[in-house]
Amino acid sequence: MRIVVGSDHAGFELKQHVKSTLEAAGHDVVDVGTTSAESTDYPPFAAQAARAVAAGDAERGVLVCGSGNGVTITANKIDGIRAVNAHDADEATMARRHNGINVLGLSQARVAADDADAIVAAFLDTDFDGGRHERRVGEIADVERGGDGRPPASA
Ligand SMILES: O=C(CO)[C@H](O)[C@H](O)[C@H](O)COP(=O)(O)O
Repeated sequence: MRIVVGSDHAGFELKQHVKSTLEAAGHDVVDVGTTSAESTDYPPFAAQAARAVAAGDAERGVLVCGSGNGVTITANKIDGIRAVNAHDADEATMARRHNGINVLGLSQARVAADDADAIVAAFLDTDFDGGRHERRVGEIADVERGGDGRPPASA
C-alpha cells in the first residue's frame, strides 16, 4: 500500500519508527517530513500529507505530533479526509469500521512504539463496514460541501 507519513518535531521519533515498520512490511512510504527533532510547526506537514491522500496519491496517511491533536485537526480540514487521533488498536479498528478513516493521528507523547505498530496495523488491516456507516460518511461529505448533513429524503 502507498502510505504517506508526516510529523512535526514532537512526533519525529515515532514517525521515523512507523516509517521503518511500514517499509519493513513492504509498503511504499512517502515521507513529507519533518526531517529532524528541531522545532517546527505541524500544519504544513499534516496538510501536505492529507492532500496527498485526498488526491489519491496515497491510499492512507499516518501523522504524528506531540499530542496527535494538531495533525489530526489539520488533516480534517482537507475535503475528503476523515482523521482520528487513536490511542489504542481498538480505537483505530472502530474508526476504520464505522468512520472509514483514511488518515491516522498518533501522539508521540502518549503512545509507545510497540503500541503504535499495533494501532497502525489495525488502521491498515481493518475494512470499512459500509451499510449505514456509508450513509453517515456521505453525510459528513455533505457537511464538507456546506450542507446540513441530513440524508436525502429517499435514503
Ligand atoms: O502536539 C502538538 C500539537 O497538537 C505539537 O506536536 C506540539 O507538541 C505542541 O504544540 C507543543 O509545541 P512545542 O513547541 O513543542 O512546545
